[in-house]
This record gives sequence, structure tokens and C-alpha cells, in this order.
Amino acid sequence: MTRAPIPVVIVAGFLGSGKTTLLNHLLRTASGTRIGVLVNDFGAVNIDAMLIAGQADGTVSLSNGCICCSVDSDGVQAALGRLVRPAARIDAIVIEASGIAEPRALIRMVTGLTDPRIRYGGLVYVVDVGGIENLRVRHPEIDRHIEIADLIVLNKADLVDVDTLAGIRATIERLNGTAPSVVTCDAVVDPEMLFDASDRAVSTTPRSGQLTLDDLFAACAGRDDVDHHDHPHTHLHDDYESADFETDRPMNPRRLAAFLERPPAGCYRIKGVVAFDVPGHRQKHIVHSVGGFVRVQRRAWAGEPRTTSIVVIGAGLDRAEVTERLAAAVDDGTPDDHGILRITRYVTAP
Ligand SMILES: Nc1nc2c(ncn2[C@@H]2O[C@H](COP(=O)(O)OP(=O)(O)OP(=O)(O)O)[C@@H](O)[C@H]2O)c(=O)[nH]1
Repeated sequence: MTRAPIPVVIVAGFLGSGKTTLLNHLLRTASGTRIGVLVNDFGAVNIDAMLIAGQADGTVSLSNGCICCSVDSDGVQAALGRLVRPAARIDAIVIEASGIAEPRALIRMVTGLTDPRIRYGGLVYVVDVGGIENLRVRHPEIDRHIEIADLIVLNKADLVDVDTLAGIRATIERLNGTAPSVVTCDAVVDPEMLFDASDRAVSTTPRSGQLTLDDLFAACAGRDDVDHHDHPHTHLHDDYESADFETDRPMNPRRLAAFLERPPAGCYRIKGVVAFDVPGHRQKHIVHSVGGFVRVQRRAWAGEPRTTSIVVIGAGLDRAEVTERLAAAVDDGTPDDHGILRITRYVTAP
């Protein structure tokens, strides 16, 4: 019997909006759907892949470059090909784009693939409602990402009051009047919204009042911000760069907390897996900072080496300073009974 093509759903959204959180939620809750995952991270170290490792039915990781440009469509086709082989028995594939990917280029890449075993299943766009207003000012192209979404997840509702949320929702609806939007904390979305929704007509086919992708691409091609690859010069990742840090020695919690709280100039996003050698605190610590908001989760090590990997992303970063400050935050054995409290104050449930 020939299988229906497997939907490929793209999850995009700016740095730190909650894409990995959404993905992990889907993997935990979409019990009837076997999900394959393709994670793209901007840095050389793919923290996102580490954070979902072992949970997906199949995971392929593409690092060191933004999927929409640096990774070519042959690479994506090969990666998806590994997920759709019959033995993997996967029902749906989610591509988690890097936080600075250009969704249009990514959609175009997926819709352009010739593999009959897959089909484009729509764009889910995650918005950090706590930061979206500033973000739209800093990066007006975000509006164009919202315009082409098929489902908009208004995440981090806990960070804003009801009136602010209503205002943001009205703005989003003005930008995209047809895609449903869902307000969430910790990206708790009903998986059916993504996977059943992928049976509906996604925006490769026209919905009333919405531009088709072809319309959008054509509109885009008419602008002078288009390069010879036929996609916009104004990719977010033109401005962003990342610095990676890895060590197999434990970190000093107090000094790491100081780094997370007062990161180097230009830094917007920090994420990492961290090991401390403090009695009672030797679990795996997953540290995040998004625009100055720090969060830490703790999990058991799952047999992997107990090492530290941290990625720092920003615009105009001084990478030498990042490396220097993180190297100075490696545990040098100085006794500090209470330093760990500087980290535990940020711990949330996994
Ligand atoms: N306050 C709050 N924090 C959240 C919420 N959802 C996710 N976070 C936190 O936001 C941080 C970033 O979440 P991720 O899911 O890693 O974001 P991402 O979009 O995958 O990040 P990048 O891949 O770096 O672009 C983490 O610390 C999450 O725990 C939420 O609803 N409220």
C-alpha cells in the first residue's frame, strides 16, 4: 500500500521564543503521532539537538549555519530522506529552524523538494509576547514572517499583562488575518493543531484574504533586497553571530550566573548544557538567557559525558570576550558554599 506523503511542519520564531520548548511539548504529548525532527542550530554546537535527543522517533541535526542559506537543499533532502525511510515509521516531521532563519526561504526549500514521500505541512510561528514589540522595531522583517504563518503561537503569556497581550494579539491579527493564533505558557499547544492542521490547506494554496506563498515570493522578488539566490538580503542572520564554548571541567556557578545576568555587549541569547561539581547539584543544568531573562532547568544526565557546552548568540559580539569570560567561569576549586544559589534561584520545572 502506498503511504500518504508525510507532512513536514516548519517551526520558526525569533531567538529564544520557545521553539524547542514547543518541540519538546509535542514529543511528550503527541502520543499517537510518531514525530521525526530536523533541528537546525546556528552555532557549531547544536544545543537544541542535545535538548531533544532521545525523545524524538528520529532526529537529524544540522548545525553550523542557518538552514535557510548555509545548508543547501540537497542537505535538507538527504536529512529528510533519512527520516522518511519506511523503517522509521514516522507520521510527521517537524523542522525546528534556527532563531534567525528566514522562514520564506525555508518554506521554499521544502516545497521545492521533489521527494514524493513528503509534503509541506505548514509554518508554525512562535512569538515571545514579552519581547515582540521591541523586536518588531529592531527587525521589521519579523512582520513578514508572521504574515506567512499558518499557526501563530503567542508564547510566554506569563510575561505580559492581559491588556498588553490583547494589544499584541490585535497587531498579529492585523498582520495575518487568517492564521489561527493560540496564547500559551511554555508553548503548551494541542498537537492536533499542528498535525491535523497539516491536513488542511496550508498557505501554498490560497485562503481567502491571504497572499499565497507564490504571491509573497513574487512580492519579495520585486524588491531590491533580493540577492542572486532570489531571497532577501535582510536575513536576520546577516547581523547575528555566535560563539561556542565547551569544557569537560565543571563550571563555577557564581561566575556563570554573573555571565548569564550580565552578558557581553551585543549578546541576545545564551543557551547551554552545564555541569557543576557541587554536592547535591551534579545534575545536568540547562541554562538559558533570552534578552536578559534567565531560566535554568535540571535533568538527570542520560549517560552522555558530563561536560559543558554553551552557545552565545548576538549582534556585534566580541567573541574573544565571550571565550575569556566563560573560561574564567570554569571551576578552579575555590571554595564557595553558597555560589550555587545564584543558579538555583532561576531553576524552573523541566
Ligand atoms: N517565562 C517563560 N519562559 C518560557 C516560556 N516558554 C519557553 N520559555 C523559556 O524561554 C527560553 C527559550 O526557550 P527555547 O524553547 O529554548 O527557545 P527557542 O526558540 O528554541 O530558542 P532558539 O533555538 O535559541 O531560537 C527557555 O528558558 C524556556 O524555558 C514561557 O511561556 N514563559
